[in-house]
Amino acid sequence: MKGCFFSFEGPDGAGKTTMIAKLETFLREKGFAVLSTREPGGVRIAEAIRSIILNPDHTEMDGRTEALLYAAARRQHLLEKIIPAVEAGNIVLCDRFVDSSLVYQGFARGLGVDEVLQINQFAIDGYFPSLTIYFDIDPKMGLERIQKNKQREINRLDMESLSFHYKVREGYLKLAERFSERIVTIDASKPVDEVFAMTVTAVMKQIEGR
Ligand SMILES: Nc1ncnc2c1ncn2[C@@H]1O[C@H](COP(=O)(O)OP(=O)(O)OP(=O)(O)O)[C@@H](O)[C@H]1O
Ligand SMILES: Cc1cn([C@H]2C[C@H](O)[C@@H](COP(=O)(O)O)O2)c(=O)[nH]c1=O
Repeated sequence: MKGCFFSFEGPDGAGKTTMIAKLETFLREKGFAVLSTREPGGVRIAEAIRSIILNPDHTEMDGRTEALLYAAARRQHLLEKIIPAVEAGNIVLCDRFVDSSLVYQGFARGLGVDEVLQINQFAIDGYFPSLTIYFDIDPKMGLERIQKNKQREINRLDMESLSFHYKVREGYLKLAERFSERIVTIDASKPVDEVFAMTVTAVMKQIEGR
């Protein structure tokens, strides 16, 4: 049986990584084959692009350069890892995908959501996740969570102003309305167990309805 492809989105520190790890364990215990991965990255070339994009020293990077690099990393990741895993019957859980580009580069950087969607269509050729969970959180709370977690690297995007991060949230809320058939919004300010229970409900509904 063919697998499926789910993405997880939200402002920095919303809890995507935490939820994906818990979901992977939960789904494996239910007998599903699961592959967790992330963007930008997931494969060798895309991880190399990640280190260029997120390097805190690369302060001169142009917004369009940034958008093109994310899209290039996405194409390699999709072809090399995501599509083969779905074809092999895995449930693929991806930490960020195209919506991150639409929101961070298209909306918050001001490049235009439709313009960024266009360059990403070239990269993904219509291959969207069947379900996207958007973890909604006040960005200030997300950034505070990151600051508490001493193991987490501080990258170039984390160094953006608080107003940039608020634009990110505004962008996600608009996107969730625009793509309401694909994006499910979950209140990520709640305790871990509550957020996880809501995530499981949304994911199982999609898996059972395949
Ligand atoms: N619901 C929650 N309540 C309180 N703390 C949480 C919750 N979810 C995650 N955390 C903590 O917040 C921090 C950030 O979580 P996590 O790394 O999962 O977020 P993220 O969305 O993947 O962040 P980033 O986008 O920066 O990679 C971690 O220290 C994690 O333990
Ligand atoms: C895929 C993607 C990501 N970003 C931003 C979002 C985050 O600030 C970083 C990635 O860091 P994380 O700790 O792995 O979440 O990159 C973006 O701006 N555009 C994208 O397409």
